[in-house]
Formats: sequence, structure tokens, C-alpha cells
Amino acid sequence: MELCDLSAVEVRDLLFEKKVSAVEVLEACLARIDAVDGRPGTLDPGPETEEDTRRVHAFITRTPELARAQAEAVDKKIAAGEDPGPLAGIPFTVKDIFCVKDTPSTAASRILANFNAPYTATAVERLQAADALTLGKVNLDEFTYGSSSESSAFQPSPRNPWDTSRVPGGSSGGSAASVAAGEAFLSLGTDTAGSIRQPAAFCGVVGLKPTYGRVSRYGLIAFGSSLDCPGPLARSAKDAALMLKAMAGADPRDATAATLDVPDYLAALEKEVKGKRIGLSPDYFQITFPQANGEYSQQPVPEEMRAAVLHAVDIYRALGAEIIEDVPMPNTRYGIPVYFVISRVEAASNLHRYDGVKYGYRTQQAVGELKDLYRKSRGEGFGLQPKLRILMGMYVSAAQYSEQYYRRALRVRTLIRRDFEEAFDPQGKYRLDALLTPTTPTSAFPIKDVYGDSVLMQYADQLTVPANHAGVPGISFPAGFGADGLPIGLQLLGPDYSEATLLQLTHAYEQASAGAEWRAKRPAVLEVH
Ligand SMILES: NC(=O)C[C@H](N)C(=O)O
Repeated sequence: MELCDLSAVEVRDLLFEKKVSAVEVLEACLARIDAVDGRPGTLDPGPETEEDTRRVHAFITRTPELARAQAEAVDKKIAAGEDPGPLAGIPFTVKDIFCVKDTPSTAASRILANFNAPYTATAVERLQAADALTLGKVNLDEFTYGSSSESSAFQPSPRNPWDTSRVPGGSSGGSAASVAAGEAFLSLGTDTAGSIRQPAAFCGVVGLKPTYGRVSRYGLIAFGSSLDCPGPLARSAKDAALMLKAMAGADPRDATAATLDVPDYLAALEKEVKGKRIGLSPDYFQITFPQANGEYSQQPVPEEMRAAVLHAVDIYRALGAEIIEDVPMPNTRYGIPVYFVISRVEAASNLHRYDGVKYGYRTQQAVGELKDLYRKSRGEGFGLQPKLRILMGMYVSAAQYSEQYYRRALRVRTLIRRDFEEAFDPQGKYRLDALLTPTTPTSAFPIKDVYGDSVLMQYADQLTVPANHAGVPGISFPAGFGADGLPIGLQLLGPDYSEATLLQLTHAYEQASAGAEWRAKRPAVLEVH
């Protein structure tokens, strides 16, 4: 096994025992990137080559010099007998929706292609302060609008390391792919409807969407400000725990960042599962697919996913958990329709700031009045997804329609939150510690298969989006492979600030399944190169 295939915790321990240096760890990741990643995404990629189709393409911008300087500083600290930070020497990637000082911060959009951020996002700053090594910025759907990473203005878009003819999911596709392929140990992603959990499921890694406000959004390029949650992608619950601990907590620069103490997530992993109440809901075993004729079909989740959930139930039962069946979550099915309205209104509002004046793309065409500059800059700078989302957001919040759409969606959002409150109420009928569900309605789909159908694409988030509406935390973790050879992800959802429990339950599942045959599988991209 190569250094870059170990867990972050293992590498950290080796480093503390002086068995490896931070520079060696970094070199292992850089060599892996060289071997599997292929060319980074760019605005004008030219035609796709055969070689492109076999590579991961996780990155937009690589920052090896920055990472090397950070690694050398860590090695110096250790040599001098100083205490290095909790993430010392661990290389990580950053979804290119976070600002990093003096580094292109593009949101995978032409409109920000030339934007070098003047400051660093709090989450990134804290990871760096913990002595993690910044490998660079990874690709995503434009402004995070999508579930496959294909809508990036920077092509080639990322591919799934388990099968490069498949998407890695999205919008944190580059994050999930870079972690799955061993290019990085950790990645910082964001989740507005499932954008951490869905790509984690598609790429066979752990992805945690924390409680809204647990991690500061300062320096995150905004999409849906009431929904966006930065969070970790990692190869195990332990690594995710380590990363979350380093970046969670109050931030005077983000008024919505919670002031609650950050627990020791690592210590919580070893707690007993005995007595935990884990729920199953029929509403998470039913999925909706939009049809070409505008109708919607309801069907059960694929048998393999149901079987994976039931297998996890056996594991938890054997560990002494109580399984509570038939927990009603009746408003789950409205998650996507409500999201279509709320997220578009927030997106349209947040996108107003891109005007071609202050920063970002400015049209080169001759312009008359100021409005003309706005129109042309925005028309040329935004791709299809931002344009669609602006149009819809403006429509459903317009004075004559907002009662019918926007305000109504807000009321249904409250009902979705209420489903969770009832399920988790410690004095209530169900008293759940967590709800166990599949993460996604399907496994990773072939490249170009869903892209172009924005409605179908959005439905990839149907099992993950309710947690964003409710603000509650959710984790996705790998639970084997389907007949198509692709990873299957399971999801645990919990009450506000229950990240420690979700990580603990994921860790328990990992321990119990450590000997399973599927755990030894390696992404196909590593076998080829
Ligand atoms: N950031 C997200 O969760 C994005 C979501 N997949 C969407 O298409 O809007």
C-alpha cells in the first residue's frame, strides 16, 4: 500500500512518530495526482482525447508550491520539537467554491475565471492553521448547480475513479473523486441539497453535511444562503471527525455560525452503540422520477440499496441498537419541489453581485449605458445553469407569484423540518438518535446520460435535500457495491448538532464490516495506472 492510500489518522500518527515526513506524504499525493488525474479543467479545453476519458480530472488549480512550503514548515516544527497542528502534514483539496487568498477562486464559472480571492474562507483558514497541506482547488458544477459536476465551465469535468465512464456526482465531484483516488486524504466540500453526500456515495467515500451553522460560511461563494453547509469528505468516519473538529465553531465573520462548543468528535467514536435508537422510514424507500411527458413515476428504491440498508440494520442490531420501523416522514416527497423554488430564489439573489464592474468577467464588447455592460457581462459570463436558476428564481419570487410559489414553499419547508422534529423528539413517540436511509436513488450514472435534463438531475438529490431544508446533519458512508460494480452509499440523518453520533454510528459500521470482501476493492483508475 502506498502512503497516499493510508487514512489521514494513520499518516498523522506516522508523522508524529517521525516515521515519515510531511514532505514525503505530500510527494506521495503529488505522484498519485500525476499518475491518475490527467489535465486540469480549463475554460478552453479543445477536443476531448481518448486519454481524457481514462483520467479523474479532479482539479481546476493545483498549488504544489504552497503545499510544499506548508509541508516544510510542518517538518521544521516537528524537528524543533514543537507541537504540530492536529492535521499536520495531511494534504487536502478545496472545492473551488471557497475563496483562498491569492488563488483563483472560480466557482467553476467563466464569470469568476480571473478572480483571485483577496482573503481566505474561514473553513480553509482553520484547516491550514491545523497544519494541513493545501493541494489546490477541485472542480464542481458551475456555482455548485448540479449533481454530476458536468456543468463546470472548466472542462474536462471530473470522472468517477471507480469507472471513468461515470460521473463522480456533484456538485462536490472533484472533492469526492480526489479523495477516492488517493490524490488527497481529505476534501472540503459544500452541501446545499446533497452536494457532499451524493458524490461521496457515488465515489465510495464518507461525506458529512454538518448542521446548518456548525461550520462558518465566511469566504464561501454563496448559492442558497439558508441551505449551504461546508463539510468534510474523507475515506473514513475517523478522518472526517478529525477534519470537522478542526474547522467547526463560532466565527465572528459569519453571524449564522453557531456559538455552541465543538465536541471532541474523535473521542466520541468509541462510545457504545448499545441503546441507540435508529429509525427506518418508508418515505425514504420510495423514489420519484420525472418522466419526459411531465408526469412523475413513483417506485421503490433499487433492491441493492434496500439490501444494503437491511444489512446495516443487522449490524446495528447486533451492536445493541434498537431499530424503530415505520417512522413517518410524509413531507420528504416535497423536498425537491420546495428546493426548486427556495434555492432558485436564493441563487438569483446571490448572483446579482456579478455585474462586470467590481470583479470577475467583463464583456469586451462595446457597451452603451451601464445596464448594457451588466447584461453583456452576465450574458457571456454565466453558463446555462446560473441563467436557468436566475430566471426561475426571479419568476417564483415576483410580486404576482410569490404567494403561490415562494411563500408556499417556505411553509412546506417548515413541515419538512417538523417531520424531523417529531422523529427526533426525546419525549416523542419515536425518540430517534438517527434515521438510516439510502443516500441516492441510483448509483453513479454514465457521463452525459442525465446532463441536459435539469429536472431529472435535481431528483438525484431527493433523499438528501430534506436535511438541508431542516438544517439537520447527515452523513453518507460506503456500504458495498452494486451489480454494476459501483459504490452504494448509506445515509444517517440526526437531530441538530448530532454530528458526533452520526460519526460514531458510521465508525461502528466501518469496524463491523472491516473484514468484508468489498472493503479490499480499489478504484479501477488505480489498477490501470
Ligand atoms: N450544492 C448542491 O447541493 C447542489 C444541488 N445538487 C443542486 O443541483 O442544486
